[in-house]
Amino acid sequence: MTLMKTIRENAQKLSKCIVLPEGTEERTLKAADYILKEKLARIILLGNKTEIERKSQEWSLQFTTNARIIDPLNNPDKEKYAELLYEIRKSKGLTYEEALVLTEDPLYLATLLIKAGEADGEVAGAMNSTGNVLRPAFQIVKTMPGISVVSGAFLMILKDNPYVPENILVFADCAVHPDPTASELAEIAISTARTAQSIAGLEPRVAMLSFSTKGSAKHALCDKVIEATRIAKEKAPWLQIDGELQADAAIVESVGIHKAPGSLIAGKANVLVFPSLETGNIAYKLVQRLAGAEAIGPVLQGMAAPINDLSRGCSVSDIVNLVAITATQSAGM
Ligand SMILES: CC(C)(COP(=O)(O)OP(=O)(O)OC[C@H]1O[C@@H](n2cnc3c(N)ncnc32)[C@H](O)[C@@H]1OP(=O)(O)O)[C@@H](O)C(=O)NCCC(=O)NCCS
Ligand SMILES: CC(=O)OP(=O)(O)O
Repeated sequence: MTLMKTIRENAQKLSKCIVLPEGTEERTLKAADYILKEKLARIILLGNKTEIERKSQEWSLQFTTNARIIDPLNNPDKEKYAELLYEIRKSKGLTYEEALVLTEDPLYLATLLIKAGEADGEVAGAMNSTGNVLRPAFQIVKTMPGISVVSGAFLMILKDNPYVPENILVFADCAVHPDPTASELAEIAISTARTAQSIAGLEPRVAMLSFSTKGSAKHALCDKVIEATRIAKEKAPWLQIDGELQADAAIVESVGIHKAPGSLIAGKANVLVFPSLETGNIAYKLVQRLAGAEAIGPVLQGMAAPINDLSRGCSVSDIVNLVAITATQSAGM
């Protein structure tokens, strides 16, 4: 059975409630219809009810009637959510009047529904930028205990590829934190190993990527990766991790043996941790488009509740997959 089929089956059993704030967006509405038809999750759609009903009719969607619909602009419970938001953010200077206005923003309302216990998770980003999806999540839901930095991993499904014997690699950070410190990079590596284990079912072997392998180049950027590897080993002694490694040394056995003799990870890595968001985001998009990988994610790691962001280039099936992953994540929290 494929990984996504297993995840979808698990989601069916869990019957979690996922909020989709972009409720009137075409791919989102079509994904919601499929999710409800297959009973992968219960769904809350945010948006104008009449518009959702009209579009559902136009696209012959029969199951969106099973969704709970909340119109952020015409919400009888607006004050309740404004009060909640005000309590969470008043120490940051937010006034009740400002909170009232923010509850009309579907991305804020979605995270407030999670905080109020009415939804288990959220998937958004088909038409909003990552920054706009993440900001309310950071402000309202915040990070898990013990985690200071949220990051985004992609499950890269690569079939019949000699360098990917398990058919899957996990890449991070591809979505969130532009320029991590060594200590933040170590945290990202540990979170990504956990994602690889819990969502992809891998025994993680983590490569900390750089443009240098074991001192072949000398630069402050390589030193950061070396230091991050040291911190990750110290914080998570159970972790199979090595760095700094170039990408070929990480995944090609013959190159790994040559460039990093004695390394238990070189040539065998299944988790690739990139030194910056620039490198991670560019790499995942190139592997997706040029190598034909199925890129599932970004799966956000380190958030106190599962909130996942889509690429604006996503398909209906990408949304369905991410909702199933979100439901699975919420079961582990
Ligand atoms: C995520 C992002 C929006 C945060 O930027 P920002 O709003 O300027 O962040 P701020 O520094 O103002 O912080 C806002 C809040 O988020 C928190 N925060 C910011 N980045 C965080 C992270 N990576 N992990 C956890 N919390 C974070 C801050 O602590 C702050 O919390 P507070 O208001 O309770 O004190 C920004 O880092 C970003 O745009 N990243 C790139 C996303 C992107 O475009 N990715 C590529 C496509 S997927
Ligand atoms: C994850 C990502 O890169 O998202 P987008 O393509 O929407 O910027």
